[in-house]
Amino acid sequence: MNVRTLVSSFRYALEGLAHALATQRNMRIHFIAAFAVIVLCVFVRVSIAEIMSVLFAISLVICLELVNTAVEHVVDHLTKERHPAAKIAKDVAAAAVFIAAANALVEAYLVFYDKFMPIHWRPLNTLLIPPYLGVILVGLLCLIVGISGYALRLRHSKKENVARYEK
Ligand SMILES: Nc1ncnc2c1ncn2[C@@H]1O[C@H](COP(=O)(O)OP(=O)(O)OP(=O)(O)O)[C@@H](O)[C@H]1O
Repeated sequence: MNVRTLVSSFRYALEGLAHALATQRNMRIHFIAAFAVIVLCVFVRVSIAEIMSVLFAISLVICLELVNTAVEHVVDHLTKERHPAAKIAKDVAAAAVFIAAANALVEAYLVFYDKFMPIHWRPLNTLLIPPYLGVILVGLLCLIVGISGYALRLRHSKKENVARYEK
């Protein structure tokens, strides 16, 4: 690979990023949030490890939003009609972004909690584990239980549909 093709592929990648930023509202939200968090990291005392985890979370969200945009374009190119497979492809790609964004929120909370919360106002201090971990773990448990319940309902309704179809 010569330098020219290397520069071209870099340019195409930047074009892809610029396209996603220009056309996707969610990508603009991610960019504004990333900008704000990075500015915060400049003014608040954060460790290298904390900065690394923040940057990783930001990269993950932006990468998955790019993949989601690509999936949307491919699906729209393949079919203009409504199709269950098209719906699944788009919804699953959107779910990937959702998980990464939720992870970024949790990381931001973990990194900045101690920096902003006054020591005398920590309502969860009575828990046996550190309060910030308590909130995260309880939140994650609720999320896992909620999504599992929803998936079970979905499976059940799909089986019912198949059974009705086979009658
Ligand atoms: N061809 C299709 N067949 C069936 N369902 C579809 C189809 N296209 C979109 N959908 C459903 O509509 C939802 C919204 O799709 P749309 O293409 O508007 O993307 P979007 O989620 O609004 O993305 P963005 O806002 O980032 O452009 C999808 O998540 C999917 O559930």
